[in-house]
Order: sequence, then C-alpha cells, then structure tokens
Amino acid sequence: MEGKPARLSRTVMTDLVLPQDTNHYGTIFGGRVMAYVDKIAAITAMRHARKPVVTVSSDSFDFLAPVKLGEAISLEAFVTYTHNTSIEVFVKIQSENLMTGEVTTTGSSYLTFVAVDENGEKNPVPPVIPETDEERMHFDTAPERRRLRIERKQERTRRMLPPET
Ligand SMILES: CC(=O)SCCNC(=O)CCNC(=O)[C@H](O)C(C)(C)COP(=O)(O)OP(=O)(O)OC[C@H]1O[C@@H](n2cnc3c(N)ncnc32)[C@H](O)[C@@H]1OP(=O)(O)O
Repeated sequence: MEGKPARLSRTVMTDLVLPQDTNHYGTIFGGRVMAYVDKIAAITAMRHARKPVVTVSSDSFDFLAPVKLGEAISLEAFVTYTHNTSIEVFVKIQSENLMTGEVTTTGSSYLTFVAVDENGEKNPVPPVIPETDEERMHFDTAPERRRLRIERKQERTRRMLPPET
C-alpha cells in the first residue's frame, strides 16, 4: 500500500468553553476534554485510512493546566505511526485567553486506532510518511511506545483472569 504524508490527515479543532462544559471551579470537565481528544484523533485516523476506525487504546493522560470558562480550547492531531492495521495519533491540547491572546499547552496524549471493514474485522492501513522534525521525532519513538502498550495490555489481561486454583 502506498504511503501517505502525515500532513494530509492533520486536523485542528477549536471551541469556546461554555458554562455547560465546566465544573463548579469554572474549568472544563476532564471528561469533556477526553471526548474532544477521542473525536479529533478518530477523524485524523479516518482521514489517513479512509476507512472506519475504532479506538483500541489511549495512553496515560496528564492534565497540565485547567482550561477556563470563556477561553478557547484548541486541539491539533496528526498520525505519528502506522503498523499493519493500527494507527497511532498524537493530540496536543491548548487553551487561549481570548482577551490577552496568551496560549497555554494544557495536555497531550497518544491514541491508537484499528481500521475495520464492514464486518468490524481489522483491515490494513497505508503507512504514514513523516516529513517535519516533529513528525519524525514521534515516528522514531513510536515502536517503543507500541511495545510498551502491548506489554501493558498482556499484563492487564493476565490480572483480569481469575487466579489459578
Ligand atoms: C470510534 C470508537 O470510539 S469505537 C469504540 C471503542 N472501541 C471499540 O469498541 C474497539 C473494541 N475492540 C475491537 O473491536 C477489537 O479489539 C479490534 C477489531 C479493534 C481488534 O481485534 P483483534 O483481532 O483482537 O486485534 P489484534 O489483537 O490482532 O490487534 C489489532 C491491531 O491493534 C493493535 N492493538 C491491539 N490492542 C492494542 C492496544 N491496547 N494498544 C495498542 N495497540 C493495540 C495490535 O498491535 C494490532 O496492530 P497491527 O495490526 O498494526 O500490528
């Protein structure tokens, strides 16, 4: 399958933080941010694969700074790595104080998707071609992240099994 540059699926999304998005501290709900992250990452993966995708994994999520009521939340996502049927997407989250223009990075995460066919069976994806220094950095470090995820999944699966008698 022919490779595709990461820039072709890069996705940007901005929204205004309204009262219904916030908790009683006047800052955005963590769950709302995670929903945005899953959505933008899924759009990016589908733009790359041009097939339906399902989320199989999300890496740990660090909330570095709150996003406040009345600020803009901006997310940027791009494909960092592909394997046979899986696509890794990096998402960066920033807030912007619309009065001052101050921009703060508030979090980031990697998500992994699997492309599926009409029966929900896994399906091959085109390789990604990194072009910028940032894309190459994420690409070069991806095999190690993939290895750790697979290890973590095996360990969790083992822990969910009933103890042997
Ligand atoms: C858009 C949405 O939000 S969908 C809703 C949430 N997501 C879902 O419901 C998905 C539920 N899961 C599934 O349906 C199945 O696990 C499937 C179809 C995705 C995969 O089925 P399986 O045949 O068991 O897949 P398998 O274990 O071979 O893994 C498929 C690929 O995913 C990768 N993978 C699987 N689990 C993980 C994980 N936890 N982390 C990272 N990669 C993973 C594998 O390495 C493999 O990659 P490769 O083909 O590129 O080498």
